[in-house]
Amino acid sequence: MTEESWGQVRDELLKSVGKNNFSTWIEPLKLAELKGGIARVEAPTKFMRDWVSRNFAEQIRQHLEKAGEAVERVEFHVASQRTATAKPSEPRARRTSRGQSRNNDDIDLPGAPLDARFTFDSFVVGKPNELAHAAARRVAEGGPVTFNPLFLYGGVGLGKTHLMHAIAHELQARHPDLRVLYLSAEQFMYRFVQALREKQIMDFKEMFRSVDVLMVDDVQFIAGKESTQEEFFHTFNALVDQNKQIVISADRAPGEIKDLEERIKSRLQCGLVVDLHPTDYELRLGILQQKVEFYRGQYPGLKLANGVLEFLAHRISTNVRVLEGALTRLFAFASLVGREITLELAQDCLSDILRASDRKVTIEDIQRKVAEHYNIRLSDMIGPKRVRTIARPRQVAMYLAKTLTTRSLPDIGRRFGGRDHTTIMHGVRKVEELKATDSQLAEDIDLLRRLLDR
Ligand SMILES: Nc1ncnc2c1ncn2[C@@H]1O[C@H](COP(=O)(O)OP(=O)(O)OP(=O)(O)O)[C@@H](O)[C@H]1O
Repeated sequence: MTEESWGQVRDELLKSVGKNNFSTWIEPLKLAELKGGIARVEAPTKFMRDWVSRNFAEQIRQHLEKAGEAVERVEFHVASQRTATAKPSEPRARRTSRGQSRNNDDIDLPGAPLDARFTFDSFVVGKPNELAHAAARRVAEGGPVTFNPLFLYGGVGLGKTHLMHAIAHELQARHPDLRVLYLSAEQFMYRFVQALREKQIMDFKEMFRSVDVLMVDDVQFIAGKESTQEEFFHTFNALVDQNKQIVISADRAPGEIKDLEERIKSRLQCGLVVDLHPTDYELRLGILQQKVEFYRGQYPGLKLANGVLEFLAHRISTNVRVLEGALTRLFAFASLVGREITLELAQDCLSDILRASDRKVTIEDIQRKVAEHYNIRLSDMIGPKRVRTIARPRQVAMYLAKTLTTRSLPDIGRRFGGRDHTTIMHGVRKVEELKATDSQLAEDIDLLRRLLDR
């Protein structure tokens, strides 16, 4: 099948699935092969592959048939490494390890695929993420580098990856000549190990130093991996020296990443460090309202009763991924049974998610339970007393707050009478150490954990 006829199929799909669906789901697809009645279609991500395969497979097959191809089955695969890069318009000459002259645009960037849905347009801004969003927007303008690196951190599913992809999309749209490389820290390590194995370390170094913007997601992954850290450190320094923008994300602040070399921590802290706070009710509601727009397109005619979104925003206060999952399930279920989405339906169909969210422990619960257990006053938990009979239970509560909630150390510090995050870190470490030798303390913690985590 020629490019031209795949083009015809796409034109037909544009008509049948609508502009929004087309640009989100169909446009990024590539027809890789058509042989023996099987069409092999490539999608840029696993998520898109699954979605397209579930929702558009039959339509694609039919349009292929209409275009004159005998197609029995359409198979979807994840494309092998599309990079998040565009070619520079004026390539600069560089020297390779072998001494030949080579252009930057000859150097293949091993970036991870970008999710087409993760754009600034689809990112809902609220109090908890407004600073992170503003910083990301600034970097995405692609002007002179004002802070380097931009370090985004926050708990699971709060939008770090979404913001990073949005930066990359925007940079590509505004400055197609920039070489933007986005990848996870795990992929960085994998590439590094591969380069070592294949004795191509100079090529690896050259490739990473040839980018204009480097974005590394989930950097906590390289903690404790010595040689990868070392290489990352050098790459980082080389790019900063050339005034190239770096964007990093992690699940916690640089200073809190265990087993990360001090010099890397301090380098990471040099730019702008911003956190994505846990969502609040308004933000969750905003996100739900935005996603509902999308689902209305997917399931036309499905009715949504008043108050359902408010109920979900109120009851599901964990991460956004869980919130999205709940909505996806709700719409899919309602469309299967052909019923309006009401509060009852939501309670029925999401009972497991709602139950899990109910179990969320707050720092206040922890302080109360620990105070009760050790028979001390709740006010002493946050007060200044340093006698051991009070300081130890307080440290136990700090430890439980760190392990049972997703709160950051500074946040925990604030709730313990405005203590510094280093005090909390010290308390957490102390309890970790003592637990190993003091069986009574270990038992206490076990019991408290069970009481709290019900
Ligand atoms: N403010 C937001 N507006 C719209 N969607 C959001 C927002 N925050 C998060 N999401 C959505 O929630 C999901 C999880 O977000 P994302 O993958 O970016 O989280 P993360 O912080 O990188 O999590 P992890 O730590 O697990 O890597 C994505 O589908 C993302 O689009």
